[in-house]
Amino acid sequence: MTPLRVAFLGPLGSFSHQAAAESFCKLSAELQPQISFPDAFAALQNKKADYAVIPCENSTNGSVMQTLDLLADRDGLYKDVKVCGEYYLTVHHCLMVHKGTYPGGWADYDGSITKLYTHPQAWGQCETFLTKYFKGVERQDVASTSKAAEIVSKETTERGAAIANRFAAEQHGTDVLVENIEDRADNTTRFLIFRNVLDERTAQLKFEQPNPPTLEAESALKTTHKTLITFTIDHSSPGALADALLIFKAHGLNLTSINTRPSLKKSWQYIFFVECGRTPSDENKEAVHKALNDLRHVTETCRDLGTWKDQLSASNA
Ligand SMILES: O=C(O)C(=O)C[C@]1(C(=O)O)C=C[C@@H](O)C=C1
Repeated sequence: MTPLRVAFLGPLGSFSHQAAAESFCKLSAELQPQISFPDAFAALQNKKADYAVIPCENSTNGSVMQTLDLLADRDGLYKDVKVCGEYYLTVHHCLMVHKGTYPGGWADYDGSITKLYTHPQAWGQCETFLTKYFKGVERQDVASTSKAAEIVSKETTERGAAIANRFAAEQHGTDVLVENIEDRADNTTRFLIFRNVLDERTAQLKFEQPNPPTLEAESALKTTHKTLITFTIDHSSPGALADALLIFKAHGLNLTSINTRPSLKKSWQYIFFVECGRTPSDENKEAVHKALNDLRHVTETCRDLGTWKDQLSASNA
């Protein structure tokens, strides 16, 4: 059998690369770095990849807006792409510079860095460190943390530094000045694993995180299955959102997160992203299907974005 093709945000050494490598470590997989999240989604929709591993939220800095916008799929580009799994990665950031810039390391640092590079999600995860040592220093958003490492590795004139994964330093040959600069030691990013629902080959595979994280508070829980649904409502109708949310309750679906993004059809109107969970049983096996049918009566648009095994509850089942 040819190896599974797994798309992720590159270049090599990104956190997405680490998440893809770890979540597919038990399977024969060819990892395919992509320039952007839309490229990874397009590869999946066009069946050039079997799976895509994409970050969706971080425990310190919240939701990844770029991913929500992809899931909103306002132009109908990714209609066959759905979630089939999730993966939790503990994220440790490093401050890194062009090789040989500070031979004595951080102890030798003289305050000469003039520009910082990283993925927009990383700033908010390292704010305490950055405020303490780099207040007022220019920040440049780049496509990924590993792209930031690549940029400083090639730099000749500027004194730039990247915030990136330790693996990016190895991959791109930069010097790590400081490790673990994240605000919180438990800084974790949740990745969603996507597949193309028309792809027969990936239909049977079930995702199990190799070393799932444990949460004491959840130890009593059995494995739940999570479902992601997006919908839009008539904003002029009082109670339209309440009516939609009551449907989840009526079918025993426990809401685990709600996000919104602008609809881009009309200002101040939104696309809602609702994640809900249920412990599968004989009584509730049709719950998602029934809830979707009911939602179609009270929403303007409504889309099922997939069901998968909740890895937090799986680790305690
Ligand atoms: O830039 C990377 O290395 C990524 O894989 C993206 C990403 C993200 O978008 O959340 C992944 C994990 C970290 O939270 C920071 C950046």
